[in-house]
Amino acid sequence: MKITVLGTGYVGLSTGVCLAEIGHHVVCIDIDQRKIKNLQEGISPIYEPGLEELLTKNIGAERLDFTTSHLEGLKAAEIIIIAVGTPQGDDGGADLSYIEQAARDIAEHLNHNAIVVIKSTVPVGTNDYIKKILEERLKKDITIKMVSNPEFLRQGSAMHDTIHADRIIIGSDHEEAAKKVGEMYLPLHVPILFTTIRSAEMIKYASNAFLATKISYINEIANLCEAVGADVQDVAKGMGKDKRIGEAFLNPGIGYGGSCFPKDVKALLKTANIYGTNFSMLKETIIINEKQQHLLVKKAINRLGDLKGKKIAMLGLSFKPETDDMREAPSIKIAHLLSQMGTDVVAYDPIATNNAKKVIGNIIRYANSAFEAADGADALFIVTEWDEFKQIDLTRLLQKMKEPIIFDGRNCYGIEKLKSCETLEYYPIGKPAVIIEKQ
Ligand SMILES: NC(=O)C1=CN([C@@H]2O[C@H](COP(=O)(O)OP(=O)(O)OC[C@H]3O[C@@H](n4cnc5c(N)ncnc54)[C@H](O)[C@@H]3O)[C@@H](O)[C@H]2O)C=CC1
Ligand SMILES: O=C(O)[C@H]1O[C@H](OP(=O)(O)OP(=O)(O)OC[C@H]2O[C@@H](n3ccc(=O)[nH]c3=O)[C@H](O)[C@@H]2O)[C@H](O)[C@@H](O)[C@@H]1O
Repeated sequence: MKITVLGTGYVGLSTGVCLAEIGHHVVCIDIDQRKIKNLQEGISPIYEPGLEELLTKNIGAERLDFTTSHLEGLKAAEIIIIAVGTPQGDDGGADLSYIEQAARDIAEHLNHNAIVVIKSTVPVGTNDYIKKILEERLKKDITIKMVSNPEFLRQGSAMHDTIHADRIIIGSDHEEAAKKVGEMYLPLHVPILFTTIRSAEMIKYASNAFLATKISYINEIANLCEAVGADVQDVAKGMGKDKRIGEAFLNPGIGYGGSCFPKDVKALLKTANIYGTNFSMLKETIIINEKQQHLLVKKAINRLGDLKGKKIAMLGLSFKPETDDMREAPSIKIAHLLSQMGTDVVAYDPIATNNAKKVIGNIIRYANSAFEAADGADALFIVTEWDEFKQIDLTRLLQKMKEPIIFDGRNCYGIEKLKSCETLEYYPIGKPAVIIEKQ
């Protein structure tokens, strides 16, 4: 099939590359000239494991092309997939300005009938609204059919999640259009659920808000475990063995971040407000998450007192491992809290430092390795659970520090690794502290 994707961000690019990989002819359009120039040369603008390899392979096979021209990119499209951003607007709801513009771009340049698929995460009713924008502007005699096809990939495993998705949701009022989009995905052998457009739009928000709530729930359980002397990892394991609960997304930590959970929970709450249903549970999900992002700083103050003039090494900046994305990363809040207190913060991240510099700026310092960050530190915060930190030589790291104190926001270490250290104070989330004193 001939497919055009609008937007080459995490979702648009991953989708375009994977659809080319399963044999379709894909053109990706973006308004960002630098991104497109790099992509044409096989250079990915984002860090995503396995992406660049498939990118180069499919460009080479002449199944994947990139352009900034909507006219050129839409020329042959049977299916047009919109995957532009829907960031949080000033009122907490989704900002639809990019998707509105994408619709105007399609209407202006489309010269034949096509199926328009909205893959961006959009509030209920947006497909109808975008259809209206399109129909008001399309050239005479040109018709489009709308399909809602939300995306569920995670950053850091975007390729894997696209190719091995748990399910594909196709919402449409046109049986024929839904069938065609279903056929597009057929080579993936992923179960497909056909629904109405509004149900498809809701499935996306309901899923993200549920997962975010699951995280806030386990974080509250973790805080309670600390208070009563239980171990949240054992508790989560025990809970997760019940198939009705499931083991996934029960990792406690310093709160969820990223480009989606924070904004999608707020957007769903906004929808609930508009329609007059009081979804107060979501308000708690948000409050718990904000509180959790303060946790490491709170624990450090409890242990070290005033943090003014103290040096804290911060390991990890991205909102999760295997991505360079800094959007809503807990590290941002932590960096600001510490810098407001006059703490000297030196941070290290294997991949995200350049992006972090743009977001956090020079209120903190940046190191080229975990060991450099730890040098002379009064305490160490683990903010992102990169493998590099899990595998690190802890003894050597602690030797660099002024005090061997770790506040681990992601529970990276098992007792065996901790026991191998000569001297250590280790404060995990939702588990008893581990203190090893020098003999
Ligand atoms: N990032 C993620 O892991 C996931 C994101 N989503 C949703 O997918 C959508 C896209 O998210 P991301 O890929 O993260 O966004 P992004 O911000 O990384 O990329 C969006 C891209 O669209 C381009 N763009 C904007 N207007 C355009 C236009 N008129 N024509 C062509 N290109 C245009 C931008 O230049 C940018 O490159 C959002 O609605 C998001 O909520 C859904 C699932 C996962
Ligand atoms: O709509 C989206 O954008 C995507 O949002 C999330 O994907 P993503 O944000 O890439 O990453 P996750 O792995 O879900 O992690 C999100 C945040 O939750 C945190 N998290 C996750 C899992 C967990 O058990 N505990 C926990 O604190 C992570 O550290 C991270 O900060 C969803 O998992 C995807 O299904 C969805 O498509």
